[in-house]
Amino acid sequence: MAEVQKIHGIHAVQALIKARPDHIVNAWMDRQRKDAKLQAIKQSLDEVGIRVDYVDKKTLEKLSSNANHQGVLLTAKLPQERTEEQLKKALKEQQDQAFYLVLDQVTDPHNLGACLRTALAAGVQGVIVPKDNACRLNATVCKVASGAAELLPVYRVTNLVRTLKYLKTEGVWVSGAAGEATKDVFEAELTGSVAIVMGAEGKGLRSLTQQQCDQLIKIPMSEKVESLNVSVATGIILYEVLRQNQRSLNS
Ligand SMILES: C[S@@+](CC[C@H](N)C(=O)[O-])C[C@H]1O[C@@H](n2cnc3c(N)ncnc32)[C@H](O)[C@@H]1O
Repeated sequence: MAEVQKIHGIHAVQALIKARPDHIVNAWMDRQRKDAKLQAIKQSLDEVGIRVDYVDKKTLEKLSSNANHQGVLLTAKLPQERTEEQLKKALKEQQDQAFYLVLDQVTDPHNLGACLRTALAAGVQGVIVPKDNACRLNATVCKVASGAAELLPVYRVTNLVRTLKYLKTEGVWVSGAAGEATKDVFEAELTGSVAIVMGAEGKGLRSLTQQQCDQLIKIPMSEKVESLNVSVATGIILYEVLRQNQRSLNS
């Protein structure tokens, strides 16, 4: 059977019904809970044709592996990753306002999930990952991303170097993050159409990836620390892009 994700809690369930109702497989609710928020969720599920199974609290706890379910639990098919062709189409529409995060072989699902969550918060339009040696969208990623994996397109590309070259031909300014870079992120040019490239947990940015970057940037650190976690470094750099561009997060 294809892997499914468990979604629980009022906010996450509402977001899923809104974003991907066709991916919902099962729905359970606590039969004792009659509050307005749960009734609204039941109505939304009725509208999209999903049957709700009412169960007692203990059963819901067991089904949700003792998560803080707030009276509702869904299972859903995982969000679909997008293709290189879809990326090209999206880029054409974004013109001079593209904002992408590229993860060069990030393998840890917790890191990928955390990067997606931060990227969505910072207004990134899509996350680009390579086909090989990189974590796929799985249930752990979706859980850590707290709804971001459902809303933020993840483009899986066959050849990252080719994609970076393509981004540049489309006028995107590509910046790679590397602790050993000489340019400080807070002094680097990060305005206009940008892609931020982050390296893998253990080996950092691959050299062929680095060669495609217009600039390499570092986050200043105390000498006592060797490197930051990739999701933390991602957050710092994406918010510097946001600060420099004064982008509206509602656009
Ligand atoms: C855990 S680090 C990788 C450490 C790896 N040993 C290396 O040499 O790059 C994962 C990624 O986070 C980003 N990163 C971590 N610390 C950074 C820093 N101080 N400045 C810029 N990027 C950083 C880089 O993209 C890096 O490839």
